[in-house]
Amino acid sequence: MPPTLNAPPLTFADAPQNPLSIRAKALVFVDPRSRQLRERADALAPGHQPLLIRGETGTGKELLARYIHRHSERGGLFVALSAATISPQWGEAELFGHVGGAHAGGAGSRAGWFGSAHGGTLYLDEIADLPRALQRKLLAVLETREVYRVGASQATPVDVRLLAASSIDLARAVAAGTFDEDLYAYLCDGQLHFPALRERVGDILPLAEYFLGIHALRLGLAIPALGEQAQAVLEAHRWPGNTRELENVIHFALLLAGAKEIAPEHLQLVMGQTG
Ligand SMILES: Nc1ncnc2c1ncn2[C@@H]1O[C@H](COP(=O)(O)OP(=O)(O)OP(=O)(O)O)[C@@H](O)[C@H]1O
Repeated sequence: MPPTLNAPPLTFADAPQNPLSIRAKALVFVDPRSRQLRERADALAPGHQPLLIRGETGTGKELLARYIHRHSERGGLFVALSAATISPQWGEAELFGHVGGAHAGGAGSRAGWFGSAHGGTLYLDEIADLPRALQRKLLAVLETREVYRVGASQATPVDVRLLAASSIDLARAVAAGTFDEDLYAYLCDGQLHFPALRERVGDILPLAEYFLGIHALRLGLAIPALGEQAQAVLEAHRWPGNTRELENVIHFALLLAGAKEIAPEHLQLVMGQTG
């Protein structure tokens, strides 16, 4: 018997109008651990406090951040960027903006990422990768709610909620001297931990069914059943790449199986593989 979702996925009401990928239209949260996470996200969403989302790569941190933004009633944009892409040389202008002629790097808009997220939410992925000097500046902006654009003599008020994400333990980064202690303390009050997929086994089959459904629809195929043996293989796998890996496995299985029931050989996973 294929598994059934015992709770409908949480859909994003405006999904058809917004530019989210097909993948980001719903949050499948069935396991008790992810339901708990959703309850905490629901409780924290309406506030303005910055939040720190911890979790391995591919667990769904950005999707959760989008969910929080949608439930925060903040009218501005959800702006997502990875701290790893911020250049040490031009990072300040990229993040906080610059006045005309002050910045020769050419990257980003004048308003900077903070300006783009004004009234909305800035999702900063892998915050531990932010250059050290910018960490302190980020803290100052969060505390004062104003930015000094590069080359500006006056501060500009900004209303941005920061949702930071990290796949590494920031306490260890602080201990190692690579992450600012005060910024860590500032972010610590609103922490959310996204458990790895192997720690919320109850989500695996509902997610697999969900991905089968959306990819079959996209490819114009009938949704194939997920065979019992395939279900067992999916539940036993360690999923080092978490939900992103599961989606890729299901997408590929669908291409291999076509309309046939999904069997273990379509998953191309080794039983008990530790990753
Ligand atoms: N609960 C879920 N329901 C539906 N889709 C999910 C869920 N969790 C994750 N996904 C999908 O899995 C993929 C990975 O999610 P996302 O990019 O949010 O992870 P992440 O933790 O931010 O990854 P990274 O750390 O690598 O940036 C996306 O395609 C996302 O839509």
